[in-house]
Amino acid sequence: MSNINDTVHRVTQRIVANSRDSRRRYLDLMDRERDRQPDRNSLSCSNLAHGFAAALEDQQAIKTNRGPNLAIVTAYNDMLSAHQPYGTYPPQMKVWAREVGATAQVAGGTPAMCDGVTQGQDGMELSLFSRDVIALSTTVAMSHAMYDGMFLLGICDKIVPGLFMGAARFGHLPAIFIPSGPMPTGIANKQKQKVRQLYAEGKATRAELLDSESASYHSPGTCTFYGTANSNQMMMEMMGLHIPGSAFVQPGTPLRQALTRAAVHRLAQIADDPAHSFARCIDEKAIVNAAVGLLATGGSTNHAIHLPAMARAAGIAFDWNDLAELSGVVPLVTRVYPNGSGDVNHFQDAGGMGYVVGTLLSEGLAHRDIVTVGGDDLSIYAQEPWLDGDVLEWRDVGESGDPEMLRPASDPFQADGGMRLVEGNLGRACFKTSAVEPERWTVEAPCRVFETQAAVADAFSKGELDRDVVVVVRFQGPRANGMPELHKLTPPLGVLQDRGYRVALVTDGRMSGASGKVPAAIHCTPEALGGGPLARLRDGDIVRLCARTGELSTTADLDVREPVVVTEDENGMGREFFAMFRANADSAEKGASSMLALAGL
Ligand SMILES: O=C(O)[C@H](O)[C@@H](O)[C@H](O)[C@H](O)COP(=O)(O)O
Ligand code: SF4
Repeated sequence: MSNINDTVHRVTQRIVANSRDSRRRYLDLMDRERDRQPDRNSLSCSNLAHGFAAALEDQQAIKTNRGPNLAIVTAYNDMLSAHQPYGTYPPQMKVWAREVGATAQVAGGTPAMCDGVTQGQDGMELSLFSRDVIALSTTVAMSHAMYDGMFLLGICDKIVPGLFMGAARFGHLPAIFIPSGPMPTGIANKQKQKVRQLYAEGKATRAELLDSESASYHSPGTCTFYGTANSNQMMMEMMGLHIPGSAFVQPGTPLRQALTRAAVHRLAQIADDPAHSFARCIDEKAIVNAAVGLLATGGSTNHAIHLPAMARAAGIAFDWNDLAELSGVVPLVTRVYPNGSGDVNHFQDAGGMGYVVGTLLSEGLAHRDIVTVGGDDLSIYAQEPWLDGDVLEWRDVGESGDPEMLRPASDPFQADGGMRLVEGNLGRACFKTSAVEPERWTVEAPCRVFETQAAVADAFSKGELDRDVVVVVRFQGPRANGMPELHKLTPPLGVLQDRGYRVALVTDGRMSGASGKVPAAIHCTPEALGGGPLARLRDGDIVRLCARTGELSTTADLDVREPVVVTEDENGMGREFFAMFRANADSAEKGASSMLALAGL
């Protein structure tokens, strides 16, 4: 008998009910794809010959359909430290596929944006929509009817959601996500933050700041703060889409190599197995498990946008009411920077995802009975991988190795999850409480209204914000300018907060998963462009946000005001090409996707 928590069960049942028609349509399509989908034997000789012309030593195996042919969809590039290790993966994966009578081919590549490089730059306005470009690129790669399964090589912010959304449309096949792991720990994240604030105050030079930053981000591997990229890895474990325990094993280690090899062998084993198709794995319970993991670990606010989009791609309706209700019963069991001082390497050493899965299952807060790539029970993810000589094994994780960072769900850091829904006459927004001191969960102050991050920085440098203030940055929504992250606001607002002022941010834009410290109501829906309530705010209006009561409101009478109209020059850095994404994007709560909207999903 399942010990599933009543609220988790009720929310899951509501999602199933809300998704009944769309999920049925999705699964019927996947069944038709399996029946209709031409496999290699039904391709014409010309089609097939083109498909293995360059397969070199695998030509005969593919030509004679000797075994499963596995697609590698890779988001490799040298720019993302997290994705740089993927450069050497495909040749190795082909060798490991041959070991088990299979073949592997790079089916295609997807782009991968580094939000760290584009943070605060024009390029950030392409970031959110790059997720859909990645989904489209995955679709292009898989549109060649040559494959019996998918390897998805991607880690960072928009890449895992994009790969997931694209692969979902080929859900009749099995799929395994393959991570590459976090870089070794550099300087402490809090030290990095301190130098940034000093620089914001003009008390550190650019050279000192660059030294500090490059001591934090210093080698191949995922950045070690718990932002969107590492939240992606957590979700893949909670959904059972990795080989168990793959998330946070460092690149270039024997264990990492063994886990990747195991992934290749496993996909060959489940290829063409309808019981382990990607569509079967990504059901309502798996989506709920991902949301539970997000709340329990204080994960990135970006997933309040990506998870609804990922769910829609699989025919599942998931919204902020679901997230908010789960947040009421899912405790915060980890404190990883920005929600604490340690990073993901410390988290892994303390017990990592094996510990998190185990404690959530023991309290009935996650669904055990889901189809995973590792097997049909999530409990196998409540272990950690290790090497016994050359042999890959899994073992129980035991107690938390650091109760300051990782605690049981029966004795958590916070009784409820790190994400709150706040709403009122300014719209609906997300408020991440796990990275904000509880005494700052309520802020009421006169607002100062801006249309760009740069204008905020300018006002800060002139001392115009040295008071209790709610900083409003509007016209940052998906249809306005692609809904960029406004993470560069964190240092100046952090300085104001450290000076003793009551400070908060309200925006229809996003923040980084690495943002923390300053109370923020983000993803405001409806957005300002087109007349959302933020467009009617004026400097000096009293704005109140409260994570406890779930309030986001102003005392100003907005109904008597005309909305401000702001048009931005969306040219340069290729933004003009993304006009079609902005024009049709639906709301942040639905995933901010024109691709899904126009596909009728
Ligand atoms: O959502 C995220 O996790 C962020 O987008 C992250 O991927 C981005 O790179 C941050 O900008 C890094 O933080 P810093 O900008 O503070 O280095
Ligand atoms: S975690 Fe962010 S900054 Fe680091 S490589 Fe990925 S996208 Fe870039």
